[in-house]
Amino acid sequence: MRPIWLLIWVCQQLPATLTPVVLIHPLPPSRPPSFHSSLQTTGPISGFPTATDTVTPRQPRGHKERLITGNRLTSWAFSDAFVAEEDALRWARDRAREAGLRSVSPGTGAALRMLAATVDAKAVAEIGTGTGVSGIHLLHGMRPDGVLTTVDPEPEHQQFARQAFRAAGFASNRARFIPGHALEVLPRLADAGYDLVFCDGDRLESLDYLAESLRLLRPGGLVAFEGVFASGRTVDSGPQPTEVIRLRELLRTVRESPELVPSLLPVGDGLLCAVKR
Ligand SMILES: C[S@@+](CC[C@H](N)C(=O)[O-])C[C@H]1O[C@@H](n2cnc3c(N)ncnc32)[C@H](O)[C@@H]1O
Repeated sequence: MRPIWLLIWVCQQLPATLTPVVLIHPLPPSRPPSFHSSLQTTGPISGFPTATDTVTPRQPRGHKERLITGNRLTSWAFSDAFVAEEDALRWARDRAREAGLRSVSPGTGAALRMLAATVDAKAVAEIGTGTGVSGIHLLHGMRPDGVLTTVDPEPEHQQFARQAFRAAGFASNRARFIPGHALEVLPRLADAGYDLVFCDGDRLESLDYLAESLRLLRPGGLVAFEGVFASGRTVDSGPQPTEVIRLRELLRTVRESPELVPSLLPVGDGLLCAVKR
């Protein structure tokens, strides 16, 4: 039995009062739950901490909070296990782990697959090929004649992705690998030529990716950004690195753009999606 199913099964067998005690264990309790304080801020965008925010002093976690946290973790794990991943995906994940790369979570992959199918994607552009985990999910959701154009400056990553796509059963003409940095490659791609743009490259460049995506997408096309929670740092009121500041700017810009219909999906490390009107 896979560990996730074992975890879910074990939780189901436990009395409800014990479940949160078991599930609270994996949470790093090093910071106070600043999310609640950040929701009350009056910064330029509600829900985001500002430099002047004060953080509520650390409170001992109550039973109810533990229960909610426990349920959330179980639900998240359940969502990750909901769509089974094939051998080729596991192989690509293993290559990513060895190379020290993040790859999209199974839940995020399933969401990407579903989004590609929703827009009946024939042409998808991906920034950040990695070892091909997100690419396989996108290809599964696209039309059978759809082509994924994927950009990455690391030829070794793209080589793994090429092997993974082949192992997943996709013909070589289903993917176009372009080596290079996104901001050098994207300007060469056709205006309004894409149904979906998936951004998972350099987070410092997120706003530039958004501008390029708006140019690349047809009306009704969809842009998605992986990792916008930045492991919880996006809503943490403590000092944050530039990449987190950039992600907050991205979230604000997408939310306020009259050109976009956004949704922030709580899968994996946060998948920011928006449809271009
Ligand atoms: C997190 S990994 C992508 C994982 C991949 N989407 C997946 O789920 O398998 C980020 C990738 O972005 C690439 N990258 C870094 N800077 C980039 C840039 N400026 N343009 C395009 N890709 C970039 C890295 O080489 C790396 O392969």
